[in-house]
Amino acid sequence: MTRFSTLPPTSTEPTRIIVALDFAAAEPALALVDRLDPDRCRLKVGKELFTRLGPAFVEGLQARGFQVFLDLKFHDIPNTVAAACEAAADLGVWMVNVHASGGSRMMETARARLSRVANPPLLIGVTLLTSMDASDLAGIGCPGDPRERVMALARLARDAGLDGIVCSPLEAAPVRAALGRDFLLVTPGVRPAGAAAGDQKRIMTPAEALAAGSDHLVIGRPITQAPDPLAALLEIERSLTGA
Ligand SMILES: O=c1ccn([C@@H]2O[C@H](COP(=O)(O)O)[C@@H](O)[C@H]2O)c(=O)[nH]1
Repeated sequence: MTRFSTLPPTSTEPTRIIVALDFAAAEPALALVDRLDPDRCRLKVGKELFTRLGPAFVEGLQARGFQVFLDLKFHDIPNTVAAACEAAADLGVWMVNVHASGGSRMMETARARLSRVANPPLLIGVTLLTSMDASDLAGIGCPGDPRERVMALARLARDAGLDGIVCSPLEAAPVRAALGRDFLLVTPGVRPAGAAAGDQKRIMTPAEALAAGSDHLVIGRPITQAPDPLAALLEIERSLTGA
């Protein structure tokens, strides 16, 4: 069986890819994970897998050497979100997120709680879901340009002390220009040329996302639903390095 690590590295840099493990059960998720190299990619556990399998599954991934982005997008009153972030820290995850639209006080409270923890996870704020466009924004009573909304929420997250944001690659360049190199940009909404967009509305290819300034590319279905997920991942990696 080909494993990610058995192939020659195509870059001296670790890959920026975070594989979104959106599966309904442990078996198919682990069938993919067991072919991946923790030195070459990170993993994202979201609402589906976490709700089904809980912290033990995350611990199992970490025991295999993977850094885990716990993508539960906390959005609640400040005290509840801060406690949930502390629970994520206790689990030892690499990154955790909250909805920036939960507001400054919510984000500041989470930041403060994590600052009391040894080796806290990176804390990032979700700006505007990549599945939403201007008409979706208007539908929730917030007419306007998605890019402006992302920019406003990015500033709010930065001012609350967060380490970065989740946005679409379409906003990466302007956010990078406005907020600087040290603010992490984590971008889902990534589709190789010709891949189905599915429910994603604000998308770019992996190479475009990287060129626009994304630090980490979150990619799910183009890998997990591919006939050969490992081949799909390697092809995306090649498209990033030009190898
Ligand atoms: O704005 C957001 C925030 C999170 N996501 C998550 O990323 C992956 C993307 O999966 P694909 O299959 O590549 O579309 C998924 O787990 C989402 O929950 C996002 O897409 N957009």
